Amino acid sequence: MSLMEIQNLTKEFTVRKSLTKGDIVKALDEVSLELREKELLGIVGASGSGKSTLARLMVLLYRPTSGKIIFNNEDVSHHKGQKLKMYRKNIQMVFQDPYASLDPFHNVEWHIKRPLLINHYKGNVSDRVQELLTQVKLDPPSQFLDKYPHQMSGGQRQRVYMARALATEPKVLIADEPVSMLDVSLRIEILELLLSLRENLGISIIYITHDLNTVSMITDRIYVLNKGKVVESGNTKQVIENPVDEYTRRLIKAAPDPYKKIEVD
Ligand SMILES: Nc1ncnc2c1ncn2[C@@H]1O[C@H](COP(=O)(O)OP(=O)(O)OP(=O)(O)O)[C@@H](O)[C@H]1O
Repeated sequence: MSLMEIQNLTKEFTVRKSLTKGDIVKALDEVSLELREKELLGIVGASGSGKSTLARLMVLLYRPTSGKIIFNNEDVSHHKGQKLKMYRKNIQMVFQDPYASLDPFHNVEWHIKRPLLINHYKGNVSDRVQELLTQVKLDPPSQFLDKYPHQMSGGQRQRVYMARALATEPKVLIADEPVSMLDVSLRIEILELLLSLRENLGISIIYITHDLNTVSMITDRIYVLNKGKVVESGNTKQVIENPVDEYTRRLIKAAPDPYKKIEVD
């Protein structure tokens, strides 16, 4: 079943050259895609292909120039006020650099409690904080509650940020390059966490990356973006094993195989 549908989404930015002159940059050009329930969907493309613009449109940090975002059969593209607030509870985003998104002056407990208090959580807040930390495998939670961002590893900070995103019980989690700043060993752990969140919470996850290796490890379907357009989409395994589009072939060729031994003369 389709949970979200992006229909012919276009986003233009005006880059000002002077007070009167400006160039139009088309970051997204008539992009259409579907996100199904409990799906792990990959969005892949090189730098500048429009991935982050698409993510920001989906959480309505940007508004489309044209096209629609349909969530649960409702056009949410122009939601404002209370409707926007309700929509954002359902669709949360985690970014590449959790360090920049966490407040250095506050501990883990504060970060997780905040969305619960803002959204008037009805149950026991402390219990819920513990539950969220367990969901992201920061176990036992008591060891992390008092920690400040600088006292944790990059992987642990990313987990805290994910726990915070999960606090509103979203139906969709958008992860924009969530592992590109982490060491290889930590990357696998965070990718496994995404798989377990889908399994345990039944949420849909959009994994955005330029890295075809990691996308092939966890996603069911992918969309390949090039210069703001979808150039190829389908079952991840099929697309990677049998790419039709030339750009996809180039991306696959450019992705280093993490299991391949480096030959030295
Ligand atoms: N706020 C903005 N103002 C002007 N141009 C923008 C803006 N945001 C993005 N762009 C342009 O839109 C295009 C797509 O950018 P976007 O950041 O979405 O790509 P990306 O695939 O996420 O790249 P990266 O992986 O480097 O973040 C680029 O040409 C970029 O310069």
